[in-house]
Amino acid sequence: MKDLRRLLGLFAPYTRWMLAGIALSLVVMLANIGLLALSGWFITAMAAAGLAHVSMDYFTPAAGIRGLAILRTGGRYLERLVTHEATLRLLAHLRVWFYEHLEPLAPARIQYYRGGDLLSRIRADIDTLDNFYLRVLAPSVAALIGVAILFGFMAVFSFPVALINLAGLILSGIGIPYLAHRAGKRPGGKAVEVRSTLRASVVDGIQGQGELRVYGASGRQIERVGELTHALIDQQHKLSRITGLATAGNGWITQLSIWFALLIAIPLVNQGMLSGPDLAMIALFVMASFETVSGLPLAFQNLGETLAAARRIFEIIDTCPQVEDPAVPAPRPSTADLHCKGVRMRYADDANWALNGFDLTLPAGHRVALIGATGSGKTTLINLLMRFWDYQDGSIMLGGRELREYSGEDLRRFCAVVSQRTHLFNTTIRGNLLLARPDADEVQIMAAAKQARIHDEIMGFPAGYDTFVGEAGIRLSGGQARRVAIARALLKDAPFLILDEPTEGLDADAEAHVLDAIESAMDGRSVLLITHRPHALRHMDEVYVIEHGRVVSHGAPADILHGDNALTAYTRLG
Ligand SMILES: Nc1ncnc2c1ncn2[C@@H]1O[C@H](COP(=O)(O)OP(=O)(O)OP(=O)(O)O)[C@@H](O)[C@H]1O
Repeated sequence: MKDLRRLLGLFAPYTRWMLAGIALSLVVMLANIGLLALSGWFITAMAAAGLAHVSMDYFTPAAGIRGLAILRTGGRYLERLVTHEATLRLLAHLRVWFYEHLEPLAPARIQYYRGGDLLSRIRADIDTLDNFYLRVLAPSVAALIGVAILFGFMAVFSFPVALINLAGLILSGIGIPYLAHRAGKRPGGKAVEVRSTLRASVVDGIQGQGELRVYGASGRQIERVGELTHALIDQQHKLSRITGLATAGNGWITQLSIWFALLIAIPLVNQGMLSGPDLAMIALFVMASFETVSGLPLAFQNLGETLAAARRIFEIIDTCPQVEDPAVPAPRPSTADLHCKGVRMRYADDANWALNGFDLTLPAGHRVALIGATGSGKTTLINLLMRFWDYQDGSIMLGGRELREYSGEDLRRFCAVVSQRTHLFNTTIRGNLLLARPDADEVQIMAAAKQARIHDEIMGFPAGYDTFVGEAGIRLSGGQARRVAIARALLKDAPFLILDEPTEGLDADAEAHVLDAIESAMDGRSVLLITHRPHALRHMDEVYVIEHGRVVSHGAPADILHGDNALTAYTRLG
């Protein structure tokens, strides 16, 4: 019930659209029923008048029939238009709403969700939520109002028939859907679950195609996808069987209602309380009245799936961001000088300290390198500087203030980061560069690319800056992709440049190009470089050696590489 209320709250901005859609579907429904009932009455009345050789006014009912037919057709058109408009607006609103809530959670809170699972929530679950209006809410409200109107109308002719009709409608609109809902709850919930796992597996399989082939695991992956597909089909079979039984049950109830209505109404004709044409009209009216509740079985069945999808979406939305911004953030830092003192940080209460009494000083305009074995805590420092995670102890001062005093957004604007995993989007080189500064002009773009030593190679591509880089930059070499990322960081023109193993995974030649780009990029900026490569250290002012989250030595690059600690430093550098 709570989820249902929250869902309704989410849809509140579109109340007018939704009400207009419901009103129109009600009009169409009533026009349809009226058309059938009036036609039945008219044909019978005409036949009776003909047999009795009496004249009758056939203009009025004929005009009524035409009017209802036009209302039905025009209303149906408008109803489709309005309900689809409402649905599409809702869908767009829901996607943006979900993304806005998701963004502050990245990366700390969403690292435990699988990529495909998130994708599934964004796409499929939100699509399922939009069913809520079209398949659950609209038919239920229209049915409720429609049934009340029909009952009132029928009661004018015969109260017992109205009661019989009402009983049939309740059975068909609530009894059967309730049973179908109960029966569909488990398979409905399971179908959502399996569909999401299936999507996650397919996305995983596609992204890891290379590895699967190298390790000969494609067969196992295909088998897994096959098993999940069969599991999904099983649940869908169960749901279809329930739908089939519900439809059959409704057919039975409709026929029984007509039969009972006739049993009551025929004696009334004999007693002269009803006319022959009224009898025909009542029979057809009862039959047509079931249209009001025909959408309810599907509505109840969808309710299970919709609520399961809503719960999954709300589960993410209700997660608090790892790092909250201060109520009144300090203005953006003015100088890029960094002082870390006794910083302690761990990713979970029961995890080991990733940083454990970490100290570092980086005066503005200086270049500091951080080296250390894998897992020693280097990237963790960047996670803290970006305010993706918070530190539990110690102090990190940037531009003379504690990091916590700034808003995350301001800090991220102040720093440009190039990491070994920098993501290139599946668009052109220009599009990727503009991400850092959307208003950059051609001259600025080219200047950044030149400084990152990638301009000439870009101009060598047939489409130049309009070359599509492919998924995650797959059409560029590792070294080119890294230099495009450096150009992007340069375009951002941030005073603090953070480089996280920017040459990792590159061969000597590509590394030389990237180091050349980095050297040029460092000009006039504070730089924090994390690296395993001795070559990268030559332009640094100071090198810090980190071990188990704590600095064990620091000094000029030459001292670290050739002094007393040389052996340990080389070991750390691999
Ligand atoms: N997102 C995370 N969630 C939980 N634990 C993490 C996370 N990131 C890092 N850790 C843990 O924190 C410790 C430090 O990791 P970190 O990535 O900072 O090391 P690193 O020195 O950058 O390693 P590498 O050189 O391999 O990149 C490790 O024990 C690691 O398992």
